[in-house]
Amino acid sequence: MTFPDYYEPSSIAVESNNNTIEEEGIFLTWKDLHVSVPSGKKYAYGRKPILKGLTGYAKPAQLLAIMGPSGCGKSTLLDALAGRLGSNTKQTGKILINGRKEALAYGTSAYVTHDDAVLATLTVGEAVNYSAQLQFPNSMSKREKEERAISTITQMGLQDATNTMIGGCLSKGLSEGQKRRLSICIQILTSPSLLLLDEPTSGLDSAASYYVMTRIASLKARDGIKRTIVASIHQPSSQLFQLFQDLCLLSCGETVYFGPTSAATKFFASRGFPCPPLHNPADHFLRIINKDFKMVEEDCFHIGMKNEDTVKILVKFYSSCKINKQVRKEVATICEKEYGFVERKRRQASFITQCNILLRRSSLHLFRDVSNYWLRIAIFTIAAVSLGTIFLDVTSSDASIQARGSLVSFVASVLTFITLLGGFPPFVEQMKVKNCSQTM
Ligand SMILES: Nc1ncnc2c1ncn2[C@@H]1O[C@H](COP(=O)(O)OP(=O)(O)OP(=O)(O)O)[C@@H](O)[C@H]1O
Repeated sequence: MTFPDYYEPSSIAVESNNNTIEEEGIFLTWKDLHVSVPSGKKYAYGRKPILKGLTGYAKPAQLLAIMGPSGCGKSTLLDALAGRLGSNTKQTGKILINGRKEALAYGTSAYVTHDDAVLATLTVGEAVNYSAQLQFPNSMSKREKEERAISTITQMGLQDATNTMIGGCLSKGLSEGQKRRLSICIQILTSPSLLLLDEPTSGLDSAASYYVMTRIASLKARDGIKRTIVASIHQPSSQLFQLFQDLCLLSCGETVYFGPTSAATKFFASRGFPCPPLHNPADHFLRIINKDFKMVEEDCFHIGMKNEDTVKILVKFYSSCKINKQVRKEVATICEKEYGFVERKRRQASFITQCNILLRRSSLHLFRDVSNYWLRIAIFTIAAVSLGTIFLDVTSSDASIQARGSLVSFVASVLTFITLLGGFPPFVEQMKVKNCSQTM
């Protein structure tokens, strides 16, 4: 089977150099990546495959889009690339950074997860500012950190919401789209060389999606740093779609297409699925490769066959076509390249500064969390009345040592219970913030 000769992988010189990671950028490759999760007897070996032998790459100064129907494995692929797969998952295959199994220095990479875990009681300005103080080293002045926070907020178009409370389920604050942009702000603060984003445009309208993605795309090569950006995206407009240099199309964990975005339309057309004139190519691809829904006759007529069949045909076509071989060759070339730069450890705020900032942030959060206070006041009142009553009995002259012992154990257990009840929910919330918005 031949494939039009339009795909020319960029040549990568195999030579050693002494550039830094910022100048050189990060080459991320994955080869024959399989991910599975435990399942019932329906699947072989009792495991359900989520990703089935994916191979691809992400290069510096380029934006790679991961697209596919809901549940096709986009988030799982990003989790695998970020090394954040759940403990119940099993991964095989290679994921390499600059051709090696290498751990990146602090602040070199960041992952914007699907969930926006931010403290509801802080304002946008406070959230970004605290994050800046936590992430930047002590050698940077407070003013510089604040300036970086403000410029990042402006970059994501949140300047008018700087003093708005983020809000949560009890108090309305930012919209979902604004929260999404805030999560991105926090992650791009340190200018990471590798940026992974899980659905950065979810909750945004078409115009906001375009502006946010253009700003993310503009980070590719800014301030002399070549950044590698990988983003999963649901439904890009045709203009937004043009922003991506490379496209990874997945369906049920299999690669339907991986290669330059500009060549995707030709790929589909060459297998008999041309994009209708004046149609958004992204919509066309997603419609063809979505096999979740039973198709009505009208849909089948439009495409010419059932979606299950089109996916099978396209996956088979991709696996045997020239473009797949070129992708494998490109991965091999990247892995063979000699990367001369030495990974320098980036500095972050000292342990004492981090403790200080976290203490201040937690105190502010607890102080503003009204529900937490009311709950505590109610519990302390009930506890005080109960303890007072028991104490009254115990102090009478004929109270036994056993009764006094019972009082001591009761007081100890009540205090433990109150401490856990009051301290545990804010602790869990802050752990979530740490896990979801942590620079890798
Ligand atoms: N840890 C896990 N345990 C069990 N099933 C999982 C796990 N992780 C992912 N899955 C399953 O794998 C499939 C792919 O999930 P994933 O979140 O990667 O899809 P997605 O393409 O990101 O979907 P969406 O676009 O709706 O966010 C889903 O069916 C999901 O239920």
